[in-house]
Amino acid sequence: MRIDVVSIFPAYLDALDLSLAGRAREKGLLQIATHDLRDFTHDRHRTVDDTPYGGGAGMVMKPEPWGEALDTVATDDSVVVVPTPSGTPFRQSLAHDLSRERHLVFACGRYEGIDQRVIDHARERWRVEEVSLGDFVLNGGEVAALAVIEAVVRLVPGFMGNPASLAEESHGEDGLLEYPVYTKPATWRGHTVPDVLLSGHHGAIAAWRHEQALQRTRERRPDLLGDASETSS
Ligand SMILES: NCc1ccc(-c2ccccc2)nc1
Repeated sequence: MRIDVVSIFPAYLDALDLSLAGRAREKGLLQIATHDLRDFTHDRHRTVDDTPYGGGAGMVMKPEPWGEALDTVATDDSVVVVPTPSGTPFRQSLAHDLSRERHLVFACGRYEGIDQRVIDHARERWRVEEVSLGDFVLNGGEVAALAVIEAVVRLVPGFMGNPASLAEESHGEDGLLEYPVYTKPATWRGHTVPDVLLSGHHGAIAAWRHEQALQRTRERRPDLLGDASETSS
């Protein structure tokens, strides 16, 4: 298996040299490489973020550097793993699934997240897994990536000294997932920003964001919506 991690803090992943992954690398079962997202910028300040369309606090990660980074690092059979608070809950079943893949690319976001079009565009080209490790928000995806990598690498066939030890293994604001975020440019690789976010109508923007958060939560975390939604309709 090969793992590539893209981050504005690649040194965060140095911990992998010390951990289980370090041993897998020695045994030749695993190649791991980290990449600095700023290496895929072209301005003097190596800018990776900008203000959110539609307003709101914080900054959003620009699409262009991510587009170039994934173009460079991912190949046809890659799985792109995006740690995010609005992802589907990361379960051991997914760890097992990913441990059988040839190539994982971790996209570690920071700030308020990555421009939604990066994810949308990636889904047109690769399998994408947006994963949450639980209902808490970190300052970025790196720590979560370390956790997911650890959960996956330890399941790689031939990695654990005693495979038998694997056999006995056991298991936002209005309480909704976050809405999709966007920043400049207004059109990127044919992907546009929802008009409402460009309208300046704050009421309509707030309503749209709430609806998006509701729709996303219904799709990914019905458990967050209380009993009504859990019964199959
Ligand atoms: N569920 C764990 C988790 C994963 C990722 C993030 C995160 C925070 C800020 C920016 C990008 C990702 N936070 C928590």
